[in-house]
Amino acid sequence: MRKIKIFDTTLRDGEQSPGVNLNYTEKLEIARQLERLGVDVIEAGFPAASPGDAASVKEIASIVKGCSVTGLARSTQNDMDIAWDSLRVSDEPRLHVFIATSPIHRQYKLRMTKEEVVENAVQSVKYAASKFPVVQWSAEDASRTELDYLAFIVEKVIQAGAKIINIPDTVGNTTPIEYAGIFKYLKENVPSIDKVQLSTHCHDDLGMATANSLAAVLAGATQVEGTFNGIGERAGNTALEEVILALYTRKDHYNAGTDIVLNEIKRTSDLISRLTGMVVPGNKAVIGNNAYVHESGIHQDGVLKEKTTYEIINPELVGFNVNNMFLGKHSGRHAFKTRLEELGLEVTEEEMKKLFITFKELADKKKEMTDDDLVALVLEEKLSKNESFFDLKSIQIQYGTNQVPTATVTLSGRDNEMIQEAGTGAGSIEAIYNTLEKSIGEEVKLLDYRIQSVGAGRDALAQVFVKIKYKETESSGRGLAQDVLEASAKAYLNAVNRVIYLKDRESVSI
Ligand SMILES: CC(=O)SCCNC(=O)CCNC(=O)[C@H](O)C(C)(C)COP(=O)(O)OP(=O)(O)OC[C@H]1O[C@@H](n2cnc3c(N)ncnc32)[C@H](O)[C@@H]1OP(=O)(O)O
Ligand SMILES: CC(C)C(=O)C(=O)O
Ligand SMILES: [Mg+2]
Repeated sequence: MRKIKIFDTTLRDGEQSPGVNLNYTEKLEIARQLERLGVDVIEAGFPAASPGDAASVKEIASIVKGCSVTGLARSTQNDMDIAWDSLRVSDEPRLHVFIATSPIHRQYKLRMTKEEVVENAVQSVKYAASKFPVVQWSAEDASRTELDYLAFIVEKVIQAGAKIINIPDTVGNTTPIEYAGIFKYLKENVPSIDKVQLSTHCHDDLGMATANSLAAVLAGATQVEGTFNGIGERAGNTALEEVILALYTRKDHYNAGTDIVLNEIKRTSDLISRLTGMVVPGNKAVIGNNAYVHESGIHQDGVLKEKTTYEIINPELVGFNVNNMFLGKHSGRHAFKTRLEELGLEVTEEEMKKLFITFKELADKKKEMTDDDLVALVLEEKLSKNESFFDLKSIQIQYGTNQVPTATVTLSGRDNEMIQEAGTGAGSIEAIYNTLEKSIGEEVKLLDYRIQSVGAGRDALAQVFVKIKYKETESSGRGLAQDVLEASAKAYLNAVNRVIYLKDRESVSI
């Protein structure tokens, strides 16, 4: 069976999703989970895009050891130097350098001739190969490029030192037959093609990213690039969980497989959804909450008699319902700690003490604490701990039909001073946010607000995701609580605190 490498670009192309802005700690948390999942390559960011991106790529490259870490660069010496600075700490520094090859991109975006693009690509790969032991080269918009020209430039960059050749369908325009044809053409017309690995990178503009990626695998690609939950620029990238499960479920057809730890898939998807705020639809293949739910009588009857009548994937295989033991208010420290370890959640002794107190408080109100609750709780503690400037001490809301909703909040401020304010709004959330804005003393613009329950049941925890603009900076924040109003207040403060944290760090590094 051929081994197919999984190249995860959730932290680079995935982060290009409109509205997604992961901070440093969140990126590290995702990278650790991708390592646990067993991906072959993590594209950790685009170091030249910002000092923050460069720093997080560097941190990921130094921490992650179980797989390769790469970063993207344009074909410019400056981009590649910045990427080198971030990636050289890695065990095997690997650069991903790209330039567009299609007529549209050459003419309108790059304003370069065919020859100039070839020259630029060759020089950049040579320069990259003088520093990096592994260079991946991508022909952006390859699927709209003249085939003979694509074959010509691919041969040139292989001669210049590229070891992996990526053929992106940048705008999601291709079809499975056409895309497989491109790989077949390159195999037949590029003399040095056997010296390199071929990679696929698809976008989902016409809903065909998974189908196109799999077609490329059948035509000889040995690396598939994509993101978890299919997030990414515009309609997103290939959803890796779909490709991984297609290869696994239809080994007979593809005769190829991956080294992915399948039962980490659901947890990876949940983490990414939680941190990006991009909710996974119930009917999403492989990881949607309805993907293994049978609603109609005939289906239920079939499944009761024999699961495989309507289920081609065992949900436990990808990490659904693995644990049926719930923790509750009578659980002790040992059970709590053991469960966190089983869930792969690493916590320090100090974090453990705080978490156990919060766990008991919540378990008092909630009958059962599920794995989802525990993961949400730990992330909340880990991801917000450096960012607690404004801290919610208490909140009270008055709401009634035909009454103006009123909120009273008490916060501790940056210097631990107590701030108490009251305010009104058209609804309870607006009353809270108006009051918090008054307490903070500066304009905070709310750009987005989303609410989700963690797990099911009437007593499920509420998770709120907000996007705000504060001090001219866009930021997102999450809040977790038993009550939706408290979770809303926490999410808002978390987003504000993240801006303060960012500004403090900027002023220290200046
Ligand atoms: C298909 C993809 O996903 S590509 C990756 C997309 N990711 C990103 O863009 C990451 C975020 N981007 C950024 O932070 C910024 O765009 C930066 C830092 C990369 C560049 O910023 P700026 O220098 O201000 O340039 P800006 O983004 O306005 O324009 C891009 C420039 O790069 C050029 N360019 C685009 N691709 C390449 C390439 N592969 N190699 C060399 N130059 C390129 C464009 O032609 C344009 O050049 P011009 O200024 O001479 O017209
Ligand atoms: C930079 C390349 C690999 C890309 O993301 C694309 O072409 O979609
Ligand atoms: Mg892309």
